[in-house]
Amino acid sequence: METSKTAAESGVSFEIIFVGRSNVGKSSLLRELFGAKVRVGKRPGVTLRPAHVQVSDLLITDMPGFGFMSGVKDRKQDIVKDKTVHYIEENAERIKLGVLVIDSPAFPQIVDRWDSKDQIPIDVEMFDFLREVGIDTIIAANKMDKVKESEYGSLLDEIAIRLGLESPWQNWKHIIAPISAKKGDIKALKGLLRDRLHEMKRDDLFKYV
Ligand SMILES: Nc1nc2c(ncn2[C@@H]2O[C@H](COP(=O)(O)OP(=O)(O)OP(=O)(O)O)[C@@H](O)[C@H]2O)c(=O)[nH]1
Ligand SMILES: [Mg+2]
Repeated sequence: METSKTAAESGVSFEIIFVGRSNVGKSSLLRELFGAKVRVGKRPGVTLRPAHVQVSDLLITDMPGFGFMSGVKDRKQDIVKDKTVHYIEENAERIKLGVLVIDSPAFPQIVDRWDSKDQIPIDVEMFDFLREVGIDTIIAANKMDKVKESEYGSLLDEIAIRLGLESPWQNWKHIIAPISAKKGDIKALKGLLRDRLHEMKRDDLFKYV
């Protein structure tokens, strides 16, 4: 007799997780990338539990946003962060790739605000954590449509520096993908995802990405 399994469990051999602060555009990006029917909202905190999309044996996971959520108390935000860390630890073996999505124009200020309080910003903490547990992590520098062309390079340098990557940002093009999920301009990220899939000898998945 067949036992019924959830979509998230049947025939999954590897996983890509999308993490990031609330409202950075994770769900919008997933919709652009995979046509995933994930919820997108104007109000931060729309995704409250991991949402999964499966293509072939690849599981794509939209993690709840951490950081600010409207109508959600501070303690709840810590719970979201702890749950995310647990999820990553528990599934570390099959999570081959992480995509940390950031709101590019807002990122430098957010990091500096935390630094001035001697705290590590959650984004930076998450980037370090993913890499510590051995998960190759790409930065999806989203909302670049809000940035003037003349400020594009200097903003990306500022972002790189705050992630502990020395400027110029161009040295990190295998890690940083400037994109706009809203405008559908996500080719830099698609390119990096395909590079990683190719390295894993999974060119067969190019048709989905
Ligand atoms: N200008 C601009 N806005 C964007 C972009 N991507 C997403 N947004 C907007 O940002 C808001 C949040 O998008 P979501 O995709 O719901 O963000 P999220 O990261 O999934 O949010 P949570 O589920 O709360 O974690 C929406 O109003 C989107 O339209 C982008 O590239 N540029
Ligand atoms: Mg979401």
